Amino acid sequence: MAAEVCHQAIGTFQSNSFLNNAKNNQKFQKNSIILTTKYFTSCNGLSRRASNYSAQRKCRIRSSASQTSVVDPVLSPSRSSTTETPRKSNEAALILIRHGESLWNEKNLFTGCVDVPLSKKGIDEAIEAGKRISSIPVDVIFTSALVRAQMTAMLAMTQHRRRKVPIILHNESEQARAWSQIFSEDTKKQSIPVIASWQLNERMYGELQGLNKQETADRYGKEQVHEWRRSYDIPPPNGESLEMCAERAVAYFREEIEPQLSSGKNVMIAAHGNSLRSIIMYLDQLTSQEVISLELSTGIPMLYILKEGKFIRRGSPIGPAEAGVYAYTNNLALYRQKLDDLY
Ligand SMILES: O=C(O)[C@H](O)COP(=O)(O)O
Repeated sequence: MAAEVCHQAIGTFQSNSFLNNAKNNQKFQKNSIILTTKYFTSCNGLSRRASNYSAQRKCRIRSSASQTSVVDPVLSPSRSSTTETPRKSNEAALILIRHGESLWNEKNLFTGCVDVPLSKKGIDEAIEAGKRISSIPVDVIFTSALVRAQMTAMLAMTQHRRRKVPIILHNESEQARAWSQIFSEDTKKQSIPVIASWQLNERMYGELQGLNKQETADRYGKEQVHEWRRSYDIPPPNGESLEMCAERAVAYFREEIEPQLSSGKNVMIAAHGNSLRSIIMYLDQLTSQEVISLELSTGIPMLYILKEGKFIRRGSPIGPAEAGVYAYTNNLALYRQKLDDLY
């Protein structure tokens, strides 16, 4: 039921026309700040393992990829929404962003499912992340139900050169859906649906939530706390292990997000250290041993391309004009070229 609602809602936002007033928009300021990701350096050289997930995933992708046609409005500038012919796509971009620093990250407190907003530094990180992905297409955004992930997605999108408006869908009740309707087709076309789901929430940290990480290590020992924080299957007291978190986050990814990618939609996911670690474990086919050393920095976007049924890790775009990321696929290069011509 929830899945159906999501898909219907995305459908109503499907944009098939090009920005008419693009020339009126401001020129994008090029970002020259260089950041690094802990993950993309720490994972180099990891061995890969075929997993059940992977085999099942490939079957799903193969069966759905051939069925759906997608139109990228930016790549189809001359077509109007009524005359546009859907174009097949077997490629899509996936951006993952861990939220920017929260006020509890700043205080070094276990946060888990406590709904804490971004710190000032986190706000800056989200804006910087937005600059780095500002030339990568985004058709639909998935976030957790927690405000730090939602703030990150929204702030990042303020930097996007396409200038569509991200809009949170409210499907929690019939009334919420009815009261948040948009009555202009043009306005819908300039919008990006944002789907918030608890399944992408941070792992529930149990009785550690609100405790100081350093004080907890001093009290229970560094090894014990490291085990709670990084082991795959050992949960913190009355909380979720990474494995438990993966059960809901990866299931959600496979059921709700992967079909969007397989149909050619470009997706951004703004979520959390552990929900994203579990999704990356799935995408990169990491073992439960390998995932222990997987660390994600706050506010660093990571790009994957889904192509011919396979997820290809592209690293973290350094800036909107970075050649490597765009050179990788024609679609990304064309999209950026089109933005360059327009703005
Ligand atoms: O929930 C938290 O405290 C953090 O967002 C993630 O914490 P971790 O690095 O201890 O998993």
